[in-house]
Amino acid sequence: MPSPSCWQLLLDDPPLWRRDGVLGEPTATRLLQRLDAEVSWQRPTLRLYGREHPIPRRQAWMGEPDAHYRYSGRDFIPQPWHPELPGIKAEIESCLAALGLPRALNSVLLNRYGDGQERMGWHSDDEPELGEAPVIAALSLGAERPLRFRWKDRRGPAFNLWLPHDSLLVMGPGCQAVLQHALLPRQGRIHQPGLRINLTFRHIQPRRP
Ligand SMILES: O=C(O)CCC(=O)C(=O)O
Ligand SMILES: [Fe+2]
Repeated sequence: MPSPSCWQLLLDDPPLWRRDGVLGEPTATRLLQRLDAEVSWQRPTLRLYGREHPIPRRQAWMGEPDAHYRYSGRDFIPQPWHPELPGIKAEIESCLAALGLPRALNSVLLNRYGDGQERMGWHSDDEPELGEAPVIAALSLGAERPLRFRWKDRRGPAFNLWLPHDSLLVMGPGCQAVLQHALLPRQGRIHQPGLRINLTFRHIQPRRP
C-alpha cells in the first residue's frame, strides 16, 4: 500500500495529485515495450465541421465487456484487457484508496504518441458514462511531456503538469467540471520527445438496457 507521503498534491481545489515511480524498473519500461508491441493500436477518424479527420495519435480502449464508452460521437466497445493490465489496475485502485478515493476501475483508454507532433486537443473527461464527479487515474510511460490545464471560466492562468515516465496523475472529483486539459504538440528540435504511452483508467457506469 503506497503511503500518502509519496503523493504530491499539485492543486488543492479541485485536487490533482502525482506520484512518481509507481511500478518501478524494469517493470515500467517492460510494460511500455510490451504495450507498444502487443496492443492493437487504432487511429479512428473523428468528424469535425462535417469532415473526417484521423486522430493525431493512436489509441485503444480496453476493459470489462459492459464498459461501453461514447467519445466524440463514436461508440467504443472495449477490447479485452491486455494480460499485464488487471494487475496494474489493482495497483492503481489501491493508490486511489490511499488517497481516500476508493474506486472500482473497469476500463482504460490507452493513448500512444509516437513523437512530439502527436497530441490530444483540449477536452474534459466528462461524458455521462463517467458519472458525477469522475476520478481519472492516468499512468504515463515513456517520454516525459507536459499535460496542459486551463480553467473553463478563465479564473486563473493555464498551467503545465509534467508527467515523467512511470508517474501516476490522479484527477480528483471536480477536475473535469472546472478544468480542461490537452497534450499539445512540442515544437523545435530540442523538444522532440519520443514514444509516450498514457493509460487513463476510468470507471464507466454500465449502460442500462
Ligand atoms: O496523454 C495524456 O496524458 C492525456 C490523456 C487524456 O487526457 C485522456 O485520455 O483523456
Ligand atoms: Fe483526458
